[in-house]
Amino acid sequence: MPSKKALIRRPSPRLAEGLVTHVERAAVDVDLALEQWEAYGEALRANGWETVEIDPADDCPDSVFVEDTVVMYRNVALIARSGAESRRAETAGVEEAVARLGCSVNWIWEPGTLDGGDVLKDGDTVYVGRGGRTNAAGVQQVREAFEPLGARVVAVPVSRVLHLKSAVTALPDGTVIGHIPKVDRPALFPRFLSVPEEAGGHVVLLGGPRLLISASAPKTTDLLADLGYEPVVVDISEFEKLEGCVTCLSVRLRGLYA
Ligand SMILES: NC(=O)NCCC[C@H](N)C(=O)O
Repeated sequence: MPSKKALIRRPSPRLAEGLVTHVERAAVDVDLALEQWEAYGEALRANGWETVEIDPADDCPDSVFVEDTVVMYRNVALIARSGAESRRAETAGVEEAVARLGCSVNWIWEPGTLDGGDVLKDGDTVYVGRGGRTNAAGVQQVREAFEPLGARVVAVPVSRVLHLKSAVTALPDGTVIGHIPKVDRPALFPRFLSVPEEAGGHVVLLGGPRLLISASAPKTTDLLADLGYEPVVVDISEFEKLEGCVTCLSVRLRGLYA
């Protein structure tokens, strides 16, 4: 049986010091963030995902945003090398965790930079955002790592938001969704559906018609329900103040056999 495991990482007590790039800094309530993180993990578990906690990295304010540290393709874990130097120490614990789970481990090397939030997979299509955190060498290294395994890597310019997945994600049928003002080149995607809110562009596929979505996208939630999906809503307001999205708080491992 393919695994349904999801990596998560407990927020650092220094969460409020996390990076902000495209938004104004707003005070983060760390206790509320912890409650929201617990509820996020519970939503994954309630939908059939076994959550695996990576050892916390208390000195790294952004360590809860585990999606940025590693990209999975089949059984290969590609360890990222963030374009933000302050985030690079996060990967050590992640590397240990994925190796323990039996993944093959590969790495983005200098001069490449890559944040996992810039990688959107739809089947064997791997979109890679070239933006503030991921450079051209990083994109090329994703090609080298995954194309021999059967992936088709599509490079996508990203200038309006932090990561590619801050702009777009994909529905189970491959339709890419995003809030148009935040998407550089919607025409790059074969099927694109515009959604009414920025946070509505972010969904995590939970299995079948179920989609994890932020409470800050109520109109998109209604739109997706009207299209026959089953939205599972979580409040992640404290992480959104730091430019986090529903995708960034977990990494799903689907290519492993357990
Ligand atoms: N994949 C994501 O959406 N990651 C969010 C990272 C937010 C963090 N404050 C950062 O700037 O790196």
